[in-house]
Amino acid sequence: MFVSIDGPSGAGKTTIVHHLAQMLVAGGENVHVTAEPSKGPIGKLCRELTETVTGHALACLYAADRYHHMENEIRPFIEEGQTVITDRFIPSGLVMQRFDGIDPAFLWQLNAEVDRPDLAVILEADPEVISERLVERGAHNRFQLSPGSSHAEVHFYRQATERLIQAGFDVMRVDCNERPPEQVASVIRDRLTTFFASPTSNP
Ligand SMILES: Nc1ncnc2c1ncn2[C@@H]1O[C@H](COP(=O)(O)OP(=O)(O)OP(=O)(O)O)[C@@H](O)[C@H]1O
Ligand SMILES: Cc1cn([C@H]2C[C@H](O)[C@@H](COP(=O)(O)O)O2)c(=O)[nH]c1=O
Repeated sequence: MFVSIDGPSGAGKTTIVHHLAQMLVAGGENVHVTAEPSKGPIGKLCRELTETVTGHALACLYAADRYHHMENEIRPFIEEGQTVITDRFIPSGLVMQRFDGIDPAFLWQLNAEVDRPDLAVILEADPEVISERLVERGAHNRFQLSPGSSHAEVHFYRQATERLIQAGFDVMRVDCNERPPEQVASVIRDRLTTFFASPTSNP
């Protein structure tokens, strides 16, 4: 089982991944939590270079990290029978580099050969809600510093989500405006429980 969690900065990805993993482990699942940029060599480069490298070069670097992450970490853990949860995956790749003006069609092509998650969760929240959370928590990157970035990101996510649905991804959109993180995680856990119960996920 492979689950990705994406959504605009401040929607709560890292918080939800933490709660969801705890709930699944408590329910007896073997869970491997990961994130992008990954901890691999290309992911390390991504972290070092995101503030200074822009545009197509950064988009290609993140896509390279995703392919390397998939081949060297995600697939092996899935093959071991673990549930892999990643904090950011393809949807982030379709969204973040749009801040540098990259064409969504180019981003789509770059990610075209990446394995699809069994469930792509998109956390949704209003721009005003997430920008307040970011002010309280503090910005993590240059994308969050420009005025109106939350509005732009929410817009990019809506477009990316529509594209993923159109391409046949199993997308779960979760409203994170009012719900506390534990409740958001339990809504996702309930959806995953239906996967675990299906005969194909327990051969
Ligand atoms: N459902 C929620 N309700 C209220 N506050 C939340 C919720 N989810 C997360 N938060 C808070 O919002 C802030 C941002 O959460 P978090 O860092 O998990 O977001 P993120 O989407 O991973 O952000 P980034 O993309 O910047 O890494 C944190 O202070 C967190 O405690
Ligand atoms: C997967 C992905 C990530 N990024 C950037 C966005 C942030 O600067 C970091 C992630 O750190 P966070 O603590 O999760 O916010 O990576 C990107 O630009 N493109 C991507 O595809």
